[in-house]
Amino acid sequence: MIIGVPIEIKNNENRVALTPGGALELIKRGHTVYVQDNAGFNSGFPNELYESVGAKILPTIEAVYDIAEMIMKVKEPIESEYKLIKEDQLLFTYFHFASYEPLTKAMIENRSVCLAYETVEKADRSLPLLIPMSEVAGRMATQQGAKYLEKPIKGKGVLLGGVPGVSPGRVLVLGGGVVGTQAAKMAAGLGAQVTIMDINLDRLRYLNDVMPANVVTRYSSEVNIRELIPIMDLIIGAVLIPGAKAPNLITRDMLKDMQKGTVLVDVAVDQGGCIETCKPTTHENPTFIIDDIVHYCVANMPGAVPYTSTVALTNATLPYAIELANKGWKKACNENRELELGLNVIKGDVVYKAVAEAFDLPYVDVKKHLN
Ligand SMILES: NC(=O)C1=CN([C@@H]2O[C@H](COP(=O)(O)OP(=O)(O)OC[C@H]3O[C@@H](n4cnc5c(N)ncnc54)[C@H](O)[C@@H]3O)[C@@H](O)[C@H]2O)C=CC1
Ligand SMILES: CC(=O)C(=O)O
Ligand SMILES: [Mg+2]
Repeated sequence: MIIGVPIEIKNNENRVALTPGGALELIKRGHTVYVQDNAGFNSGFPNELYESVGAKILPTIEAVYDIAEMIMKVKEPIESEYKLIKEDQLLFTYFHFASYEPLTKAMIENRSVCLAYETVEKADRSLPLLIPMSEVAGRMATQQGAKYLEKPIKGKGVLLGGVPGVSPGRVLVLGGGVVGTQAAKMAAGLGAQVTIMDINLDRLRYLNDVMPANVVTRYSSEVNIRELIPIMDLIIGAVLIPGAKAPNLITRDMLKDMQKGTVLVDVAVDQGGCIETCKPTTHENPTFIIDDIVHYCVANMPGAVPYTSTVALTNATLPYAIELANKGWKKACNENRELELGLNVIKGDVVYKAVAEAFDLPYVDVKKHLN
């Protein structure tokens, strides 16, 4: 198969979809890998490293889209890329369709095959291609939250760990999955008082067992959220309903119950956010303030630490990319249910229910395209 790796053009997106090591594994299996000029540079992988394993460098993004049967990307295509995508081309990347209708409509219109990293799902319901970036974003959420609590950047002026004689900061984590667990671990490590909320009691039981004593668990409900927000310094949004728009757990009216300078980090922003007042921001302008509450809503947090993130992402995507390249998407998805669940849009049909429901679009059973 011919595989194309374009440069990421979203704001401050420094990751690339494939390391030179990943390219080598595909090339060894008889595939051809084209990489756009300098696509890996910001992740620490210059062109020469790709060339040394047999990948070919192409000068422009147009050339990559033009030649490739499978495009491997990190972030969803942005508007300037829509016109480059061809009918029947396989796109293997994050899409987060339910949060952005124009992207969904564009991918329906261009009749491509969209296999979304974030909905590839194992039998145990885990999301193997989301996990590594959630691990990064969860750890970063606490780091960013701690930074924006500083007064010069309009935060409350609280040091999360406190000092002897002064209470530590308080952190509320909404959602105890991968992002939430990593965020809580980092906050607990700094010495903060942490509360994790989830609606999955088994998950809360597990977290209760493994977390240190400065982390407590609470069932996630409106009443419990309203009770806790007035005393929190940092609130981290980390809920997910796979493929769907995130539920709004923090509503606009709740902001008035928070203390001035409280920091909200909505990691779930890429699925539409779980804080009503959040809208996507960029690494260039990561925060905005509403009612004296600091909002951080960067939709590609791992893009700021590309050395770590690119390697972690390729580690997870490579086995699936090899399967897709070896068998073609149809056979690979027929034989591997995990990959089948990644299919969101195929040749004009929405085949992922939560995406169809998000925009009231017709849902088509994926089997129509697999048999
Ligand atoms: N902004 C960014 O750069 C990044 C964003 N993300 C996003 O972070 C979000 C979380 O991802 P993961 O932790 O991997 O998901 P996950 O599936 O591991 O965890 C989500 C948790 O939310 C819980 N949940 C669902 N409804 C809830 C509710 N009403 N109240 C409390 N908890 C609830 C689930 O039970 C689950 O434990 C996703 O939207 C993901 O796309 C991930 C990586 C980077
Ligand atoms: C998961 C995701 O949205 C990201 O890594 O940017
Ligand atoms: Mg994202």
